[in-house]
Amino acid sequence: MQELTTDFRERFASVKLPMPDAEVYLLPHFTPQEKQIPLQQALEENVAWRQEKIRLFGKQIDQPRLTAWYADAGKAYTYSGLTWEPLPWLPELAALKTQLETLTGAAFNSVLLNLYRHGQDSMGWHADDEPELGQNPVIASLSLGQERTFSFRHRFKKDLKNQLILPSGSLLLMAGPTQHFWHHQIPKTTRPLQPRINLTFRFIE
Ligand SMILES: O=C(O)CCC(=O)C(=O)O
Ligand SMILES: [Fe+2]
Repeated sequence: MQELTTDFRERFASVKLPMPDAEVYLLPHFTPQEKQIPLQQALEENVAWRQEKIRLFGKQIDQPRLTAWYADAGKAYTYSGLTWEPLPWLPELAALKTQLETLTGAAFNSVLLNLYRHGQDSMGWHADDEPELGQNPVIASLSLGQERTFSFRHRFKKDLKNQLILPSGSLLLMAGPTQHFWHHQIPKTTRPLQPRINLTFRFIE
């Protein structure tokens, strides 16, 4: 089972979000300001971005964002009935993985990247609860570029909600029972927005 260390929990108690049935931390300044733009540019250029399709009402349509998946060799990942072979770690991604492991005490062996090109790119309500992520996954989610709204809603207590702004350089950590009890999304907006890259580091069993 994956867990944050006691050391991490004590150090970051002040940025733990007051959500029941959840363990969520928002570290606003994980990537320092001067590194954000070079890192974002390197990722925009070097990541093998793909336009995946989703099935909606029996039709194949473009996913409203670009994605890529990097992981340790042999960690195949299955979704929508398809199995994806991971790409080998880019140096920038390997460095972030090590930084996150040192910070949290959790291990990561894969990263899913999302590129939201503008305000009409989005991610619908879901939990990161695929069986290969294990019981209580630690998900480390780094944001670069345009700040976007991130919404939570409780899966069973329908009046419980939370909305955050994820600024460039921020790290959102979800652990403990969060995925059992909460869904999250990145909503669309009609405001004209610049691109945003999100990286979610995970451990696949
Ligand atoms: O872009 C984000 O901040 C959310 C990404 C996400 O929820 C996911 O990749 O599972
Ligand atoms: Fe997610």
